[in-house]
Amino acid sequence: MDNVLEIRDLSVSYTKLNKAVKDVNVDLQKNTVTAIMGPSGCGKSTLLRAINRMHELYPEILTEGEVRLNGQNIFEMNAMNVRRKIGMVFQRPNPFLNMSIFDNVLAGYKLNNIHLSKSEKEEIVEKSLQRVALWDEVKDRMRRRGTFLSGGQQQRLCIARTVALKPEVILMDEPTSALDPVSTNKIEDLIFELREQFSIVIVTHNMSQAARVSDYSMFMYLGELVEFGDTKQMFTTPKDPRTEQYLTGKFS
Ligand SMILES: Nc1ncnc2c1ncn2[C@@H]1O[C@H](COP(=O)(O)OP(=O)(O)OP(=O)(O)O)[C@@H](O)[C@H]1O
Repeated sequence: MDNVLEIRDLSVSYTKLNKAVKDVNVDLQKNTVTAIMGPSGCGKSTLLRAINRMHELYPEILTEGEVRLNGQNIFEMNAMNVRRKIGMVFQRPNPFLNMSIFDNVLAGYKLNNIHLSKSEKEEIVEKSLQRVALWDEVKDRMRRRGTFLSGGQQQRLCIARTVALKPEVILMDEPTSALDPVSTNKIEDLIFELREQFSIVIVTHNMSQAARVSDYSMFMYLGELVEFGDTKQMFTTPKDPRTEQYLTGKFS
């Protein structure tokens, strides 16, 4: 197996008394989509944020254990480097509204102080926008701000901004929950295609979305990883009674 992420005994605590994520152990393979499911407050977003060291911005949050990216412990790597290699797409599209579409795609390079020539910039912008199927819609308006874009287009622009940095892993925290059904379909198709090049971890509340886009699923409950496995298998024959209860709508 070619693992891109190996998570070992990972725990995250917001307070001394309680762990929001408890001793999670899981291996994620390259070029797969993994869905993280579970009821509200079970630790899905906390786990996702720990995978790109976002909690470090808040010293009171304690993270224990290891996350290995291609064998290397991310907590021993340069944090900026980790966030370049493990990109994040958020629930609400968050393009920089004061920047042009062109500059939005390149924002990660600017943030990382990476200098690019004019032709490199043009190539990265075009390729990234093509990768998210937005190029044709915006190619004549690259120097305009992204404010005229629809919510779905803005989310694809945010994915282009992540893809532009050529990450190994893309983390997505409910990337379609603020979008209409048509835009949601487009993002789901995109997730399916992006797995050829990247490994994707997506938090979703929507079980049918998990079934549509993911190869593997994780079911979390009260901070624990209750079950991990092939998505089809988990949906048809879940191993743990709690997974079955969740999938059959007994609690949400
Ligand atoms: N910044 C924070 N400070 C204190 N507690 C927090 C913080 N963020 C989350 N929590 C708590 O940690 C637990 C896990 O929250 P988390 O947001 O990771 O769950 P989730 O499964 O993503 O929930 P949802 O599906 O509602 O987004 C919850 O009990 C939540 O109240």
